[in-house]
Amino acid sequence: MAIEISRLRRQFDGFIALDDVSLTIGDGEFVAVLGPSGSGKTSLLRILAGLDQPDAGSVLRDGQDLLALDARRRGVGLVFQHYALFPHMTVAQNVAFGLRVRPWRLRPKTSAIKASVENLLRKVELEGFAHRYPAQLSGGQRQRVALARALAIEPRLLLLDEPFGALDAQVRVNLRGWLREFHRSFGITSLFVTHDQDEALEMADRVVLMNRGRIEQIGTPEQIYRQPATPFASRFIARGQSLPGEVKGQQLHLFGHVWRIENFAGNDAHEVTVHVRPEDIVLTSLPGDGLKAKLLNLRHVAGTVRASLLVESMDEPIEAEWSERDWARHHGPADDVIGVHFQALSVFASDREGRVLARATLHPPHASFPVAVGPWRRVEA
Ligand SMILES: Nc1ncnc2c1ncn2[C@@H]1O[C@H](COP(=O)(O)OP(=O)(O)OP(=O)(O)O)[C@@H](O)[C@H]1O
Repeated sequence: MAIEISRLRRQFDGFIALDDVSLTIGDGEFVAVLGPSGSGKTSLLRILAGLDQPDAGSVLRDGQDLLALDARRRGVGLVFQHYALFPHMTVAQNVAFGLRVRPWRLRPKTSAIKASVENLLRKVELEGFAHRYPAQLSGGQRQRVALARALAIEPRLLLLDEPFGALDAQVRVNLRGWLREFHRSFGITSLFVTHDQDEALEMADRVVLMNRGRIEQIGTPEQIYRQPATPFASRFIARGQSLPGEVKGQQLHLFGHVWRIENFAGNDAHEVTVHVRPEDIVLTSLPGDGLKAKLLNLRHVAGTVRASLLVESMDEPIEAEWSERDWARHHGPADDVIGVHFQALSVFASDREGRVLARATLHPPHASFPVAVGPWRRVEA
């Protein structure tokens, strides 16, 4: 158990930036801290780095109090969004910086520093760039230098704050795969802050989803995507769309349609929020199979088809997304009424303050619709 963060709280002028945040990071784990702007991601990172202190809570590393250590003694490597490279230093001098500023007794010999810099530049695939200045590098190359510089001190913990934030989309995507591989080969415990869902889900072993200073959910990308713990998690991770429903006894009612739902919060009557993701609205063939849905707006975007649909008996349109291939297989260009069914539905019962009291993710089989009481598989309460 490498790092144990317990009940961290940080307040700025009455504003709570971190509210009771607890989290354990395993040795060698790659954890993404994901959340919208202002959710507290950087506040958490700054505390771990020693750039700020919490008002309450503790951080232990292998049982040792990390907060009691001065920032320079924490063995933490930092990479920020804006390349904090020294513009007047070459790439090699930037990478060597952390070693050169060590106290005399701890400073490696010049030859050892040189060997270490060469080794690091090889690791970040920038051999041959040692004598360039930051201004002579691309954004992606600068971030790799920043990573090499952070690694030079052989950190026990690597903290990355939106390291690809300032880069264009294609470079970001390339660096994602690269950093993931890099982590796999070196295995340094890493915390990676991002507001980009794809980035977090693609790269991390586990994702910590934050909202308004609190942790909404911690889980593997698969868990967070498949079984969102809160309506916020469903919306933020997978564009879950909220529909009002009701659970009565063992039935989920949604716009006049009914499914079976067992053991949901004791099966008393509950108003619930039902979430459906665009990619879980699956095309079926009419007539007879699926719900009828009127196409309001169809867009073809880079290999996918996106549509606003008015599903029968619903009063608000919802968004759906299919591959071009699925669309072509099921429907012609002139169809304006199509058949769909829901492949997964997340059901939440919450109290007045929005706290989730019960949740379930339903995976209905591909079945005719409406189903009186369908044989839905209940995945989780
Ligand atoms: N030094 C400070 N003084 C006052 N308020 C602060 C300070 N630092 C952070 N905050 C506030 O705390 C909240 C959380 O900020 P934080 O930087 O942790 O968010 P974030 O999730 O990293 O956001 P972003 O993705 O925009 O960087 C914000 O509302 C911010 O305005």
